[in-house]
Amino acid sequence: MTIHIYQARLLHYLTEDNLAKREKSTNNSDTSTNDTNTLDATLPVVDKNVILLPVIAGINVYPEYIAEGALVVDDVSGRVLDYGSKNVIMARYASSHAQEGKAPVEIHDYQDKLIMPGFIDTHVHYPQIDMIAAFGEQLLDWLNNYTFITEANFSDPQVAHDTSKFFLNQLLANGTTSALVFSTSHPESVEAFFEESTRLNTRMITGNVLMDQNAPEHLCVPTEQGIRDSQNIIDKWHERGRQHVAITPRFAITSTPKQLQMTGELYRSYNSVYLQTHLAENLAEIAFVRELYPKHTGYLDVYHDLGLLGRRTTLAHGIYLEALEYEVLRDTGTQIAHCPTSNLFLGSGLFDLSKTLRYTGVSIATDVGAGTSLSMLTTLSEAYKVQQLQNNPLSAHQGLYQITLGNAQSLLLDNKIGNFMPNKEADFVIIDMGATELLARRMMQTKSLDEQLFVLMMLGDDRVIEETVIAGMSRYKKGAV
Ligand SMILES: Nc1nc2[nH]cnc2c(=O)[nH]1
Repeated sequence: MTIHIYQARLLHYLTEDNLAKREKSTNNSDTSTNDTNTLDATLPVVDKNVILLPVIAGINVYPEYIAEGALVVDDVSGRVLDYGSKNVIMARYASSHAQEGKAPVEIHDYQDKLIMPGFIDTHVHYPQIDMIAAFGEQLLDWLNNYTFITEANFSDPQVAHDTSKFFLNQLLANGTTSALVFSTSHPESVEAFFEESTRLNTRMITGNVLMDQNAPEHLCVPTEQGIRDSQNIIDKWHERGRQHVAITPRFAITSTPKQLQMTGELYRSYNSVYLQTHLAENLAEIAFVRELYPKHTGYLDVYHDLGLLGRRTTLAHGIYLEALEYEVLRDTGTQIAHCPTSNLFLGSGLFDLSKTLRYTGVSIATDVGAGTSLSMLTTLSEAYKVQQLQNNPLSAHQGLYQITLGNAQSLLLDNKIGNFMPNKEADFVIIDMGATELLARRMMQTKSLDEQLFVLMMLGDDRVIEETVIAGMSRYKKGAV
């Protein structure tokens, strides 16, 4: 085993509970609770003046920033051993380096860079990387004219394999280390994705897309067969290494009531399998659902009635919801994934982030290929603009919390990933805040950490990602072939 010490600026988000554990283990000697805008602080600073809307109701979260920090990773377990101010960490680990019987220490000097937990994308379609940026349609025409045509190619395992590889490498190049992903209705597409994710050791969630109506014949799978495919995929892949399965009915339009009912039964027969689908993204979509399910009070009621809602369910979009629907989301613990670049690109509408967060957990997601970027930073910058149009500006701390710990909380993975608490899996991203000439120039004008983070959120994208580390192993380095 080698102990790796990454010296850098560190930023992550902690819950009250994390903080209490941290204070207990460090005896409060290495943490202060001032405000993070003291840029030259060498001590870790937990800023309790920053008010963040929590993804999980009642669990408050604070930023911790360490201007001269160090993150300690063990390369055998792939977990975080420790983090803190550089001086304390170096005294604690590097000085024992020469002692007999101690693990060797490797120091990685990134003192001019920012290290954050790996970004998490909670709604993205990997096959759609091949038709991202398709012109001119809104949701239903876009699905028929572009999406279904591309997804049909994934009956070929070679296409599925090559695309999985390309897509996962693109995620790493964007600093994304975990994701909740749509494959296609072909089990081969799921198999290829999990194989490639296992090779990279990324923590990923996916499943075969269930469709048995209102889609081209070659994409529809007979009702029982689709459910059997999901069952087989769960048996083979769920919680194998870092892989998880999500039962994945595409949306109410492309599943018969029988299929949704069987989906609900399958979901309820497990307690750790996820469920993902789409909800209330577009007005024509909602009208079509009403036609197909006239006996239900609305779109969400279809899923509720057929047993698809719950704490492990993530519904993408949820732009157009009635008052009672927000209450159902809250009462069932169902999570919403907000996908700003997609909502703008397809002209779907403006999602109300703070309102929805008052009822239930909201994660942030790219939704490629309706979304126009795999960068979670670009996604945040569009989320900021969507909220600005509703007079509700999104702070950089809120955004950066959401794409790390917040998205982990929404997916119930915050015991494994999302921040640098010791023993969590060491998925992290090394960020060059001055990666472009413009960023470097703009950063020179900043006077506070908040301002720097806001500039990063608005102007940052894959160009700021210097390196991405998965479970302690470097898996992407900018410029490396
Ligand atoms: N954005 C988006 N919405 C959907 N609703 C049903 N399928 C899709 C999809 O592939 N993308």
